[in-house]
Formats: sequence, C-alpha cells, structure tokens
Amino acid sequence: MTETFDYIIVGGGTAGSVIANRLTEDPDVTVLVLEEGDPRIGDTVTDPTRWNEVLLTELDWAYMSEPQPGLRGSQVYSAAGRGPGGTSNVYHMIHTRGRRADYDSWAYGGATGWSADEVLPFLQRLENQRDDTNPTAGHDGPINVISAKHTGNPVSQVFLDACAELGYPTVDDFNVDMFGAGWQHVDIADGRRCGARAGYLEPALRRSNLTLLAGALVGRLVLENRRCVGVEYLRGGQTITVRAAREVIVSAGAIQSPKLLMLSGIGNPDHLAEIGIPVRVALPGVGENFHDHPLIIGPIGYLSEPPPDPLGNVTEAALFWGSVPGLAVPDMEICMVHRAPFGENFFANVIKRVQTGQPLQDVTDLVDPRVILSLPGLVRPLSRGWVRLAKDDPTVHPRISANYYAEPVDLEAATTMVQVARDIYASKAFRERYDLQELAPGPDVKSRKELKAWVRANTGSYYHFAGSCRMGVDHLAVVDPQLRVRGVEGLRVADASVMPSIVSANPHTTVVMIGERAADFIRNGESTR
Ligand SMILES: Cc1cc2nc3c(=O)[nH]c(=O)nc-3n(C[C@H](O)[C@H](O)[C@H](O)COP(=O)(O)OP(=O)(O)OC[C@H]3O[C@@H](n4cnc5c(N)ncnc54)[C@H](O)[C@@H]3O)c2cc1C
Repeated sequence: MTETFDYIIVGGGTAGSVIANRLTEDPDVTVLVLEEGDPRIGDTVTDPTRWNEVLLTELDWAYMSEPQPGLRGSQVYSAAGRGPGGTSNVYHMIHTRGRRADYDSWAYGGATGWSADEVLPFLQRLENQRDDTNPTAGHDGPINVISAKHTGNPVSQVFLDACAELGYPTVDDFNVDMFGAGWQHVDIADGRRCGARAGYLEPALRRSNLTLLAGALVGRLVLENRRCVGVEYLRGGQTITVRAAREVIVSAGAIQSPKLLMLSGIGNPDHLAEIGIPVRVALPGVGENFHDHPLIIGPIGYLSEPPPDPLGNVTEAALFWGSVPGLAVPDMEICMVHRAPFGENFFANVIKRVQTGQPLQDVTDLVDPRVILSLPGLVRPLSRGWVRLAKDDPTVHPRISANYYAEPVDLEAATTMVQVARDIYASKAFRERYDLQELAPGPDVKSRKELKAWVRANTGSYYHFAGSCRMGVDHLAVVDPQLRVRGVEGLRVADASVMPSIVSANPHTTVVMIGERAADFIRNGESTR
C-alpha cells in the first residue's frame, strides 16, 4: 500500500531541515523528509576547524561544471553538501544576512513580501546572537551566532591590522555596517558547528510526527492533472511511491531542485524535448538564471613562522568593499584563510576524485601551516548561467554552468579585488609580523593585463549557487512569491534556487530565512491551489 504523509520534503539540507522543524511543531501533521545522502557525520562536521576535511568525501556531491568560456574552458569543482543537514554540514559557518538592498531588489522585481523590512522578523526568528553588536539581531532562535573574534587567530588579527593600515574602516558586525574589515560572525555553539542540522533537524527528529528517510534519491514528482500528489524515490534498488495529502516541498538545492522539476516534465519545452521528456507544465525559466559568487584562489602568502593552531572556523576575518566608488552594497568580500588546503595539490586531488571516484590523498596532508590564502569572492556578480539535464535519469548529475565572467565587468571587479588583496599582503603589518612572501600571483605578475589573466586561471566557485528556480511574476519565474510552483498545485520550491539574485553576502543565513518563510506560508494556509 502506498504510504501517505501530510507533507513530503525533498532534500533534508539547509532549507529542508528548517521546514521539517517548523511544520512538525504542529503535532497533528505528519512530515516525511527524503534525503539522498548518508545520515552519519563525524567530528569533521561538528568541529569548526575541520571543514576542509569534509570536501571531496561522501558528504559532498562534488559536481564539476561544464567547461567555462570565461575561464578559458576549465571546469569548476562545485561542492554541495549531501546527507541530512546538506550544505549546512560543510559550510564555513559564516553568518551574514543579505543586504537590505538585496531583499528590496527582490521585492521591486515582483517578489512581493520579500523586502528587507518584511524578511527581518524571519531573520530574527532564526538567530540566537550572543553579543550585542547588532541591534536588530534575534536572540531566541535555533542558530547560535557568535563573533569569530572569541577564537580568532593572531594571523587573522594581522589581516585586520593591515586593512586598518590601508585606511579601511573597522566593522564590528557585518550585519550592521557593510563596508570595512572585521571579524565575521559565525554559527557556532559551545565550540561546535551550529547549522541547520544541529539547530533545526536534530531537535525535530525527536518528534514522532517527523520521518527522515536517508539514502532515498527522489527521481520524479507524481503529478495528477496539474496537481503534485507525491513523489517517486529510489532506495535500495527499488522505486517507491509515496503520497502527500497536502503538499510536496522541493528543497534539493539550486542544482538538484531544477533537475527534479525537469525530470518530472516541468520546464522549458525545447529542452525537455531534447532529452525526450514529455512536457507536463511548460515553465521556460526552470534551470535558467543559475549563478554563483566567483571565488579567486589566492593571493597565496607564505609566513616566516606558522601561526598557532586554529580554534575557530579558519576563515574568520574579512574585508567587504566596493570595486568602484559609489556602489550601494559592497561587491567584494576578501576572506583570509589559514590552514586551508586550496593549493595546486588540492585541485589535482579534485581531478583525481572526478576521474577515479576517490580522493588520492588525505586533505590534511596538503596543509602547510605557513601558507595563508586570501579568498576574494565577487558577491555582486552579473553573469548568469544555467542548469540542464544531461539525461532522463535521476542518478546522473545535471549539467551546470554559472558562466563565470560572461559579463566582462565581473572580471574587471575580480581583478580589482585581487589587487586589493595583494595590497593587504604587501602591508607593513604583514611584513613586520610574518615577513610575508607572496607565492601567487608572484613577482612575475605585474601589469593589470597579467593580473587579469592570472585571475581567469585561478577562479573557482564560492559554492554559493542560486537562482535556478527563481521567484517572481514574469514568464521566466518558476515560483510565485509564496514559493508555489507556477501552474502546479500542491508543490513549492524552497531553497537557494528561489533567490531572484544571490545576496551580496554569504547566503546560508538567507537560505535558513527562506526555509522559515516557506514554513510560515504553509502553516498560515497560503494554499497551493
Ligand atoms: C564548502 C562550502 C562552504 C560554504 N560556506 C558558507 C558560509 O560560510 N556561509 C554561508 O552563508 N554560506 C556558505 N556556503 C553556502 C551555503 O551553505 C548554501 O548556500 C546553503 O547551505 C544551500 O542550502 P540549500 O537548502 O539550498 O541546499 P542544501 O543545503 O544543499 O540542501 C539540499 C539537500 O537536498 C539533497 N538532495 C538533492 N537532490 C536530492 C534528491 N533528488 N533526492 C533526495 N535528496 C536530494 C542533498 O543531498 C542536500 O542534502 C557554503 C557552501 C559550501 C559548499
């Protein structure tokens, strides 16, 4: 007999965990979460200093992009979390809300109800901020927010001293002041990662009305006429159907949510025809508008002595600034990482993993404690790409392209950003304390033209994928402002894919907020009819 739950959530990741928790607060509803990955996690997840060890393991889907024209044809390693907790198990715990202008621009673009003032209560609902640096912070939510300063490394302090020396203002809380350098706020409680899994999913699993099924790959939505009535999933070599009495909520992330819609016949008719999938609902925007923050791997610096062992999240200080004067929000975020493996050997490992299925070397072997790495991320990119099916087969990864630097202005801004990061490394503060030597780009890269070429060759992903099922009211919108899939009853999408444009900050906090909003829409009966 086919099992029935009130709600089925596809994907027990960041947004899925939030929705599962909030819906099961009502003891009268039943919720099933179907999650493809393995439920087991270890210290590498819970210990904030060890995030680099979870990449390229079973906890990472480790996608590779299509060859990127803007990066001279190279493919980009694209990490995304797998298993209950999803990307919240692998994120670096940086807690930045979107900027007011980000949310207001969503609302101006037709996403009514998502202006900065309207989303603020939902941001507050998720936060339990422990310091008083943000007067609008929430203090009772499931996500514990602390300043990284408490466990800050001396080398991160030197980064901040260097920024001050170069005239950048000091910021106490990036969720209050946008421009300047400071300690990040991070999602950590009692020395342990406090993301969506610890904050939302684990407490909810104590309730008898929540069922989590791991190892279940949802391959298709079951549609009857134009209503979604359940899903089909693969588990242990079997295909199983389960029904939803009220709604199905797709929270499979910006790469897999559009994939699932397309596999179910919801998408661009031309693309579905190419793959041989009959069209159930023509929605040409599915998979379009996919984008990411480009991240440049470097400059890389070498210190005269190793800084002390990390106690915090390893990427604890940053500079947010504008690549040109007069921007409404910063478009550059330069983070500094110590004890990170992202050197050439790491990327050689990525290629091996893709070719052989297994990482060759333990990532901790790749860390040289004297190496520090700037990770400049372009947080207001204009380039847009896509997610498309490779095959009519749920077990096959979709094709993805964030189309990095398709807009030349993105490359210009990224080049400026790397120059700023080089200036920070060249500061008196770094010279006097650590006699820092720049390993890359290195002394041979001098002119802006040379630097631009270096940037193209050293750009990767910030893993901040968004936009591929965007909300709005125009013909390319996939969901309406209540996150209901347009043209289908009983179906919502709620995750990073619904953002019309990625926030100009690290997006995890915004994704949790999207989960809170989705649960609120559902609980308040904004029906999908
Ligand atoms: C390495 C890394 C570091 C990051 N660091 C930060 C940071 O410090 N701060 C920040 O703000 N943001 C950070 N981010 C980004 C942020 O974590 C993500 O934007 C956010 O977590 C995405 O949440 P989501 O709900 O959209 O997707 P996810 O959390 O990825 O959830 C999707 C879930 O669906 C499951 N799934 C997918 N397809 C199926 C299917 N067909 N059937 C069943 N299950 C399925 C997946 O396994 C996954 O568990 C980072 C990301 C990465 C990868």
